[in-house]
Amino acid sequence: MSVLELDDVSVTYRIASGEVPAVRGVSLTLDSGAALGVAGESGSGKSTLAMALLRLLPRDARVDGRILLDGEDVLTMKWGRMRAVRWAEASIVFQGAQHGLNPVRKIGDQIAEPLLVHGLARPEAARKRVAELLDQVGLPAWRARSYPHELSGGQRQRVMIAMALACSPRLIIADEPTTALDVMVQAQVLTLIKDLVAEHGISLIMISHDLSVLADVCDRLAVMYAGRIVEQGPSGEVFHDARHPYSKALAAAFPTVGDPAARLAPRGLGGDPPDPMRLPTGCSFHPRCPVALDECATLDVELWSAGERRTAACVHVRAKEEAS
Ligand SMILES: Nc1ncnc2c1ncn2[C@@H]1O[C@H](COP(=O)(O)OP(=O)(O)OP(=O)(O)O)[C@@H](O)[C@H]1O
Repeated sequence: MSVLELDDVSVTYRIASGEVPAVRGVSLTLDSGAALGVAGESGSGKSTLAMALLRLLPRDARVDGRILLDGEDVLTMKWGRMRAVRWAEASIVFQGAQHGLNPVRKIGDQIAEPLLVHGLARPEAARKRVAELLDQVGLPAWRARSYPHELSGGQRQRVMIAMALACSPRLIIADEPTTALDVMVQAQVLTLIKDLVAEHGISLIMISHDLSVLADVCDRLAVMYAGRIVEQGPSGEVFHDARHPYSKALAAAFPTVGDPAARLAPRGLGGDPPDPMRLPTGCSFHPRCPVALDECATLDVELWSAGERRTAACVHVRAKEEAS
């Protein structure tokens, strides 16, 4: 049974100079209790996609397609229902926890808020639940009385995870949850997320530019380039034996979890990701692709089967599969 199903989802921002196609025709399925990693360089549309899932995008963003959360279409939900779904059924942990917490409110009050707002607990029960949640994320109960500035970056990210867990949602969306942390703390927070989702049977969508981090935590990976998924499949296979040249470059950029020597730009790839308002013709990746053929400049290959529950959008994959 799937918790989340995306069918041909596109997000377009309307700005003064025109339209920005940030996400283009994304389809994917997240099975109950499974963890899906969404990878890609900055600007590939990962955060836009994450925000679209809970309708958190600004008003100038238009979302097309279908986003089914437990079979219910998020895009056509009434606002009251949408508000009820947030936190209680699905919650988001954003990157850079310092921006997600209110600096003038105590940690405990902030963790309790979703419980109180959703009427899931009275103040006394919420206080007990806060202590339980702090314990689950590895923080002592007395931290409930601290303010965000009294905590380290890693501790603040733990608080954000506690908030996301508070209402026992079925789905957590973690957008670059460890990017702002140093390598040691990053590994601890990743282990925490991995253990908590497994223990509570929560489904997870984790977003990162670091394929090794995602491969470590998630069962499946989806690689995005210029707003599209260019490869999807089981984590180990995509990470160790990528079929799309872009995924190969991403995997080579981050050979091990949180490698401090790894660079942000995928190794061996020149240039930058394209401006979504000026996408190249054909395959969007062809100007940077080390194995591009002439036809890639005109032919926009759809996702092609690349094995069991694997797809990749590349003429080479298509040629190989056609030959076999
Ligand atoms: N509010 C907005 N208005 C117009 N364009 C936007 C807006 N937000 C994002 N974009 C554009 O949409 C594209 C996708 O951005 P998005 O932030 O989703 O990518 P990302 O992969 O999450 O990158 P990062 O890792 O840097 O957050 C980019 O070209 C970005 O400039």
